[in-house]
Amino acid sequence: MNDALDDQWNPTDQDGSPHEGGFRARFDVTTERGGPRYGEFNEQVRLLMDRVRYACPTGELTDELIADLKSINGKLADVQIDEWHTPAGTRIDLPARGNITVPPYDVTDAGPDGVTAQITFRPYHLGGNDAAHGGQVAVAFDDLGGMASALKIQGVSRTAYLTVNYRSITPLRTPLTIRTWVENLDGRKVYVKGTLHEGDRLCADLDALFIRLKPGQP
Ligand SMILES: CCCCCCCCCCCCCC(=O)SCCNC(=O)CCNC(=O)[C@H](O)C(C)(C)COP(=O)(O)OP(=O)(O)OC[C@H]1O[C@@H](n2cnc3c(N)ncnc32)[C@H](O)[C@@H]1OP(=O)(O)O
Repeated sequence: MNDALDDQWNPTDQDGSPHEGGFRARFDVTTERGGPRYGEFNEQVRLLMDRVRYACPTGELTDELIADLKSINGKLADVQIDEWHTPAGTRIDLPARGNITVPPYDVTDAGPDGVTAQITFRPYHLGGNDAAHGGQVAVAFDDLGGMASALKIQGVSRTAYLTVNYRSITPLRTPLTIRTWVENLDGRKVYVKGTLHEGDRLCADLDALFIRLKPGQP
């Protein structure tokens, strides 16, 4: 990534909060940033990606879409902020905390014993033949495995390995149940398991290791 882009994506944090591990000690979750319609905005972005994934525009329409998207990107360029204050990732009232890069999930139960969520892979998560991309399943497991780890250790950890076994097809556009929990703790090592089901059918399972970060560790 070039320096200009790096500045754009990772501006200096706003209030100089100390860091715990590579993360800020104060992580301000919110239900307000981005305004009351931020969830609707997220949904429109997801719908855009769905539509783009399956679109075959004419050359003329592509020209028109580029102009429209340049206009939208111009508006968003004026409101860039550091990662700790974006609604994307901190809006705990929205699917996947408002993070549009993560397949949208709604947490139904979360605590030290694990996390349960309903997740729906969108059309833009297509891998092939109407099934979810394996990497997108791994993204979901990483995020919710990280959440199970955080809730268990009440601290910050990073993924050391993440093994996904794809047991059967993961459908798109279908509410699925995803569960993650800490199976074992060994010092800084947090062993996490997970499952992804459509009804009773196991789509995938997870075997992961998260490592608790030391103070100041990047
Ligand atoms: C609403 C708000 C809720 C908030 C929820 C937030 C959820 C957000 C969720 C987002 C989630 C997103 C999450 C993400 O996406 S995190 C992003 C993806 N992960 C990374 O980028 C991590 C990159 N790697 C590292 O930084 C380091 O390697 C780490 C930190 C992992 C360990 O380096 P460190 O120098 O610190 O530790 P160590 O090397 O002394 O090792 C320590 C121990 O671990 C054992 N070991 C290490 N690696 C492996 C391995 N591969 N297999 C087996 N064992 C391994 C090692 O043998 C040793 O064991 P022992 O000798 O002690 O027995």
